[in-house]
Amino acid sequence: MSTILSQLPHPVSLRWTEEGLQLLDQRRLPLETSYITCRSPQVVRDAIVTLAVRGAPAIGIAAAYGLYLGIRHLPDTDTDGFWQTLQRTAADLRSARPTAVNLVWALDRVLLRAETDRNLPLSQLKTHILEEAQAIQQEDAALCRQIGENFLPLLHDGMGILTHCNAGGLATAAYGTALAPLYLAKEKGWNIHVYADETRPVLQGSRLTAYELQQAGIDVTLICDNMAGHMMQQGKIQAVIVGTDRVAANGDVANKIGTYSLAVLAKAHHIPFYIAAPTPSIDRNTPTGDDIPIEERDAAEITHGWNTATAPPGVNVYNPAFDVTPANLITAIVTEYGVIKPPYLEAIAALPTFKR
Ligand SMILES: CSC[C@@H](O)[C@@H](O)C(=O)COP(=O)(O)O
Repeated sequence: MSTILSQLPHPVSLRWTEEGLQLLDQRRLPLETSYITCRSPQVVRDAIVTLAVRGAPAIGIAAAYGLYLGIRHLPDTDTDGFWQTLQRTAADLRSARPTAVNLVWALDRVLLRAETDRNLPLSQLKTHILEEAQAIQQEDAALCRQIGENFLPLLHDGMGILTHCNAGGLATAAYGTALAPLYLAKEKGWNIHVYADETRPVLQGSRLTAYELQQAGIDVTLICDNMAGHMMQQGKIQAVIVGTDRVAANGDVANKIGTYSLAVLAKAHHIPFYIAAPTPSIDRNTPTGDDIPIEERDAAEITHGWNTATAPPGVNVYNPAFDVTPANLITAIVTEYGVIKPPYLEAIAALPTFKR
């Protein structure tokens, strides 16, 4: 697997410093580039809940560092206190958002490392916990790039690609998942035209995807979510590529609300519909999409986006943050190990075992 980490022009989503975990405050993009310094797991949790850091892989990486922040200043002599705090902090971080399985995957991986090194002195154990969080971050950048490479045979110069939400460098350690092939295509000199769905209600598509692609000099056109069908009918789109928060064992995929509608539209227009999925987003313990917990967010995201009232006071609102696309609408799922095609149950079961 490639480990080259290219410097993309947009600011990095997470960085570890001696002071603590610095998170790019994605709520302020594209107008302002500022970082939140997290010195405690509570601040990390709050950043996850309020979408300062978002995107399944980035949430997992942030939580892993959050776990370290919870124990780093504990006395090296209180073993019981250490283990109690570690478990309590993990439980607290785990509940920050329910849909992205990367969150529990990353926490479980750090806990497993701690358990494996249980007999070491606490000072050393703490260092190992930090190293595990750093490894998760570094591996994420490498596997995102590999996903991009694995996508390239499915794409060609000159095509139009529709994407939804933000599954780019901002949602990961680097490159992104759905956007990784676009960065690699650019490196090859291909001219790919990207259509970025605005992605109501929180506008990850316009605030983040359009921003990061524009920074990289990639040809991007912003459209409202309800324009996707029209663009397909006009023959502008030759493939849809989106990321995921969780892939069930049968290949059903949870992703940002609106993804399912795109898959139906793509099917109606005979356009391939691709999922970019790092294996930490694949949950073999969740049998089908029906078993994936779907986060419901505050009604104010819809009624008061950007502090302007856009609905009558007191109106009923329903705000699910994700939907599930059934496996039968998905042309292929591209992982760091390669491209998997239906039947997904068998293909997912046959993936190499990954740390969970
Ligand atoms: C590589 S990010 C994949 C998904 O997490 C992404 O597509 C998405 O839906 C993010 O939703 P968000 O609510 O912004 O965290």
